[in-house]
Amino acid sequence: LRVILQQMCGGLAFSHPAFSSQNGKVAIVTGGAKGIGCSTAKQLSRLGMHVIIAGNNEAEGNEAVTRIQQDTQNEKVEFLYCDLASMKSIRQFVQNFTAKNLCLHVLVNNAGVMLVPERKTADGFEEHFGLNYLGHFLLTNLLLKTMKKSGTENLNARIITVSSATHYVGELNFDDLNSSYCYSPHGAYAQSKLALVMFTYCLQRQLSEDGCYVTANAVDPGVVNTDLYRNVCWPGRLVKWLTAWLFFKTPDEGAATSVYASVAPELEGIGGCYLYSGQKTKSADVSYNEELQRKLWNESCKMAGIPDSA
Ligand SMILES: NC(=O)c1ccc[n+]([C@@H]2O[C@H](COP(=O)([O-])OP(=O)(O)OC[C@H]3O[C@@H](n4cnc5c(N)ncnc54)[C@H](O)[C@@H]3O)[C@@H](O)[C@H]2O)c1
Repeated sequence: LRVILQQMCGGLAFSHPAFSSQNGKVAIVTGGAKGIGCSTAKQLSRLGMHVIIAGNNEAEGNEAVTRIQQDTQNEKVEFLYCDLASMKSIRQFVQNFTAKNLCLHVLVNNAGVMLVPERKTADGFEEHFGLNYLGHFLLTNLLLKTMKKSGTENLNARIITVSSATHYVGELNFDDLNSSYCYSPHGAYAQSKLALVMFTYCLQRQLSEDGCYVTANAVDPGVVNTDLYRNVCWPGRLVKWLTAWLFFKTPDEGAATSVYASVAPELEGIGGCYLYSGQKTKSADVSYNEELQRKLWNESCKMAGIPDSA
């Protein structure tokens, strides 16, 4: 009944096809201890991948590891601390991961916060911008070297970045990326999700120009029943509580497009797409503006303290 009603309302519940074993591959899933990230980690683990959950809550992360190991009978699941709201922590995470001497075939930039009150990351950036976007910008750039070594002509390494339909109403405010003059939680979340799409396109162009065997795609999971909505106003939470069973996807359904982007054979070597319900979809017009993409990349390099490659 739920699936039929969802389809009548246009909310297509996408389920990816069965994939062959991915044994021997290594994946990192940020925010993989809960919600969509946990389901993504579980589904990749079920396919035989070695999955590293990157998160900022050790207890939750370890619980997720145990649960996933039991559910999937795959022992190669581990938690590694990474607070995406701290550049020091991100750098430490990359050092710890690199010390393991593993390849990296799949990076799922999934962690995020939504509608948080005005707050700053450890480095003084507005939290949506600093954590959702800039944290993943730095993490991806620091992991690129390993991913370039891991991808091959027939088996590209894949970067999957979780955006949201909210990006369609997002605006990049270059005069105030940190929303310090006028803070709107909705505006800040939408800006961070638009920035992630533009980052994906800019990164894909650079990877193609450099002839690297790494691809970058953005995904939209749809509307999914998770804790992400904890900061929504109480009437909104009440409506969600009453209707989620019908209109919201389950975390497993929400993870389907991330998993599809991570392993689907038909996406081999293909990057620069925005995927929704397993389909290539047009993102916001502004997201294709290469000049703005480059401007965002240049600013982000300065903010994250890394050399500019664009
Ligand atoms: N739920 C939805 O309807 C929906 C819709 C569109 C997009 N998304 C996106 O999906 C992604 C996953 O969200 P979710 O719905 O599973 O929410 P969730 O709140 O259940 O999970 C968010 C994850 O991010 C992690 N996280 C938060 N702050 C962190 C930090 N400082 N460092 C490291 N990890 C941190 C959390 O621990 C958690 O594991 C987010 O990027 C979100 O914007 C969700």
